[in-house]
Amino acid sequence: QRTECPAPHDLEIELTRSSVDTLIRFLRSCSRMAHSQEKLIADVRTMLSDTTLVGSGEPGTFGHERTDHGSTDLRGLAGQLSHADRPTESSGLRGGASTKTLTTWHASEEDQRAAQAAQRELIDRRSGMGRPFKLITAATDFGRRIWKVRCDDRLYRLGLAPVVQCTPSGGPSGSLEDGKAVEIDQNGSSSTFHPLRGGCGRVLHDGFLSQSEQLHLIALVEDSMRGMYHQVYEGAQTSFAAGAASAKKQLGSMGVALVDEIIRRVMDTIKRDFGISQIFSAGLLFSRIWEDALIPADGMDAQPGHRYWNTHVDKANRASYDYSALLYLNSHCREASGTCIFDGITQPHFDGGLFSWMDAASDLTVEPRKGRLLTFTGGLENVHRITKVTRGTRYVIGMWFTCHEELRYVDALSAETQTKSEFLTDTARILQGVDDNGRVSIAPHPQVQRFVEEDRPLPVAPNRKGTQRSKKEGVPTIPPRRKGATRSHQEGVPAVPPRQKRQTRSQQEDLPTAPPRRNGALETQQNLKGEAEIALSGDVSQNSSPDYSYGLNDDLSFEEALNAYQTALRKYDEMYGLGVDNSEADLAVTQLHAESSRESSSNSIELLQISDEVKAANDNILKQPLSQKVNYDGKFERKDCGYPGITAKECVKERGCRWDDTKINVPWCFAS
Ligand SMILES: O=C(O)CCC(=O)C(=O)O
Ligand SMILES: [Fe+2]
Repeated sequence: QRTECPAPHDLEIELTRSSVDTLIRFLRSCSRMAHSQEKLIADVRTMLSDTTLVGSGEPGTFGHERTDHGSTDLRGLAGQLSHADRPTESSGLRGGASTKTLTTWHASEEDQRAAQAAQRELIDRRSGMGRPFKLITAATDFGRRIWKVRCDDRLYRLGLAPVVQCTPSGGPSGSLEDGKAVEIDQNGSSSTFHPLRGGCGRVLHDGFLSQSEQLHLIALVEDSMRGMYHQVYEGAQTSFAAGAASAKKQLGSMGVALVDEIIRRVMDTIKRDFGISQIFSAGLLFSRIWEDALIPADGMDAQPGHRYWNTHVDKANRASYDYSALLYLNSHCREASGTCIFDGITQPHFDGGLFSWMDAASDLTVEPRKGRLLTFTGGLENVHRITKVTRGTRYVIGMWFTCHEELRYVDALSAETQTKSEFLTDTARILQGVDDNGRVSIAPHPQVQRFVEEDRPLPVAPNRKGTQRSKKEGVPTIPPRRKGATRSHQEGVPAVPPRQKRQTRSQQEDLPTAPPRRNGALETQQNLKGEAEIALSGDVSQNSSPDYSYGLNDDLSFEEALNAYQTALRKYDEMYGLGVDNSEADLAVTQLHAESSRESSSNSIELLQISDEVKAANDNILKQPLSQKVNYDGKFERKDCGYPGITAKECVKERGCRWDDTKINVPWCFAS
């Protein structure tokens, strides 16, 4: 029953008029289509990475530099880019650290090291094969289950001072043993209101989403990930930082409203369960994991060495993560049961992908189900992992919350507040022909497109020596990354691995090289299927040797990085004759979570009822097609001048309107 992926133009039209289940059908059938541009992207990448282009003496190509492309433009460009979800400038940097040298996720390198060391030591102790586990498949009659666990307060003591009535602490869990979770019996009435007040723990809620919300969220995840590259390294995960201000473009106004509503509800739930008065949103990540058989040809290792099943502690990797929430959009199903529908379109099952908290003596393993919410404190008491997805597609929304207003998630909108790695990666992506929505498959960079339209070969330099040398010397590779995509927040792994100290080569020679392509997915698949089988027969272990790739090295200064790219950009423009289209760079962007300020004034905790009325009201908002996207401030709104399917010629010649099909979710034929 799989639908065919329509042509890009038809898809855009479908998206504005289809019902949500049709929408999911289309989106899912198109989700692996980015490889259609593979050749083009590979060529551009090679061109950009070939160091022999620089100063190669080809007259007229790089012979002179234009001077009208100052740093302002580049910063404007950088401003369009999203950043990964990292602490903001106001995150309490110590010791006079500036954004220039900000390379850690914690307030100082010292804290970062301490956090990583604690995580590493814990993973060492808790990993290994054959750990017993208890599998939780159902909530109780109360629709939820609650476990207390003794806080490990080492991470909560780092950085900013603990916030009373929020930062998890010993609380009433004083009698608990280390690393041993105890389920709360909800028949005992005293525990039903703020069962975990002050302490650490975990809560499972079922029925958190209505059917309509669940469908819309799957559609939203798929829609936001269109044209994205896929993280592939022994498994394929696509992540989208939906909390970034720039992500609003992908989400659309409906999507933003839906996500806001979900975050608000999750926050209320955490406040109630943990008995806290105030928390702030610290990040939001959509995640889609495919079984290996679905891995498309354009997958690449964009977060070097990152495996989505690595054991980790959320707060060890992001100082701001005091509370974590995972909201599952579809359900696990054991293949062996013979009842699974892995290719279901709107309600697809998956196998593998079980979630586990790893306690001292055993794992507490949860089966993800659609509408199931897990919340837990972010510290070392909640070290966790998931198993590899062996069948189907798994969708989850991760949300993180902080007790510190200073650490709340604020989109970094300027180059100054991006880390170098992020800046480099994003800029490389832009240069490689990704439009300002980051959709490679739909609209390559107009300058690159020209070569395609005119059927001219891309100017790829013949000499590949540079690429080879780079590989040999271990110079990192930088794949394109789209706006909103993030590097892993699970680990302190920089998106770009530590760079070699620059030698006497020119800056341009340090430009990134194309990432190596992975093959051998098949082999991995069989391997991991075997492992998954083991998992289901009593062992959810996956990593016999835990992988530590936490790095702090990032030794190119920000200014150096900026200069290198500025130069590259100039060369690029020189070559293609056009500047990068910056026209929407200054879009006024408002914060996604403006409601949090409202939050701060309210100190009361109300018993949350996710009533059917609330869900129904929310469903009503969602009645409109998902993709009728509205510009944030109306400034760049295009007045539709055509009809679905109008051609460029009709539009311009017959209607006298303007045509621009390089942007999506806006009319291509429009009057300005
Ligand atoms: O996908 C999951 O169930 C867990 C993801 C997770 O632990 C994380 O993103 O921090
Ligand atoms: Fe996590």
